[in-house]
Amino acid sequence: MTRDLALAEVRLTPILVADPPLLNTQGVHQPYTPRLIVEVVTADGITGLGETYGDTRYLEVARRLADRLVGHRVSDLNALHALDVPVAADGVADGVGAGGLRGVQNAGKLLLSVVSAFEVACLDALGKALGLPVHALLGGKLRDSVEYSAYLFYRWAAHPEGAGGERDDWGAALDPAGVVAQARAFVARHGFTSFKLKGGVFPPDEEIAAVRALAEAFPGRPLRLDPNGAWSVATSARVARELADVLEYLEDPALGTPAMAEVAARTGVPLATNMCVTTFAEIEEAFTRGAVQVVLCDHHYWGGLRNTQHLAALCAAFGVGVSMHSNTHLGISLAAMTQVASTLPGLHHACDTHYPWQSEDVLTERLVFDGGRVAVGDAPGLGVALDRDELARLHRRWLDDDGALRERDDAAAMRVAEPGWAVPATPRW
Ligand SMILES: O=C([O-])C(=O)C[C@H](O)[C@@H](O)C(=O)[O-]
Ligand SMILES: [Mg+2]
Repeated sequence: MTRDLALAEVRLTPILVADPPLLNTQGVHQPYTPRLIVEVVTADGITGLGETYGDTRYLEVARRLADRLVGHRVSDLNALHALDVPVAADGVADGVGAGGLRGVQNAGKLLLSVVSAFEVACLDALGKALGLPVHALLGGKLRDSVEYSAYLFYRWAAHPEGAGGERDDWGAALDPAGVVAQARAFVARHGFTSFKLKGGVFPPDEEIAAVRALAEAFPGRPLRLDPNGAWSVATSARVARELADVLEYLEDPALGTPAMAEVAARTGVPLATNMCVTTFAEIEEAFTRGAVQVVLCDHHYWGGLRNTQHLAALCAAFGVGVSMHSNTHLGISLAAMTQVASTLPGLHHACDTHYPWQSEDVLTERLVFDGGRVAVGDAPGLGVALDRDELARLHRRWLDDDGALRERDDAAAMRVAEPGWAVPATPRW
């Protein structure tokens, strides 16, 4: 039977999802974070799902793209990158964004961050039309499950008085004992066997002590520390020296390729990044200077699952390793991350995911971690189904918001607790 794969409808649903008070170098996560759910519907009535950042600037570009997509065939993935969509550059200054900590912010990357959700949705629909999982459309899986690491955060037990939000049972983690207790909870709940600590929150010696405590509690397990560029070259080199025997890699200790290159020259600890190499244009300088040994791919801002494969191929050509970055995300993205991760030959590190921190999802069935791994589904498309009631409830929350939470702003969330807070200048230490 020949199917009509042309898109008849594109639906965009911005939502606010509950997010715990996770601390990073810029501030703290808001009680709710914006995400955008994309649905593409073919003329035959097949629906494909995608997910990306939900802040207004992404939503505006998504609306413009959605208008162009009606009539577009879900199999025309290359053409998604050729759509002529104007992207306003205002509010997208070069430099690290106020939320998200994922490197340079420019119009091209903004567009890719939106195109990625449409690409995933088209692949989901195409897979459903053909009766094939997304990984088959990407050339086929190389592994039956994908390993994730426990993404540890310093955090408060609850959002500050007056900020609202949902309570959870993780408790506070503000010192080495708290970090180890959180890691134990990750193991008990999801079976993770590798750990990443989000740093840049406390002075480096406190974070060194936390990583040491993890190494003692989980001997031999892969450990990572990521201060999001909060340290000077000298501090980065010192931390690398002090933790050299226990770190799998050190992630973005210092900000930008020149500083990372200097740190790399002073340590044998591999440096990873989701801040200085986040676009194809940044690869040449960083790789030729030896600034990074591992790049964290992320299909959202690299422009989709196929661009993620292109990135991995480039990394392989330069002998650079691949891992995976995440920002607060839901199950549609976790399914997409898992599908593409299963196809990457050079993926030798457990992927990051924020999913265990998300108590809410728009899927009828949550994805599960077994031994810290997510099974690579063989059901058609992404193999997930939308819970329309939950989508409507989270969209209602977005509609009811006065606009304050529709942009991720970790510094603004921090000011609820500390009114004088401003994003610290870097290097902070
Ligand atoms: O690896 C990273 O840099 C991240 O995951 C960035 C995120 O924005 C993280 O810092 C967070 O969720 O606060
Ligand atoms: Mg990082």
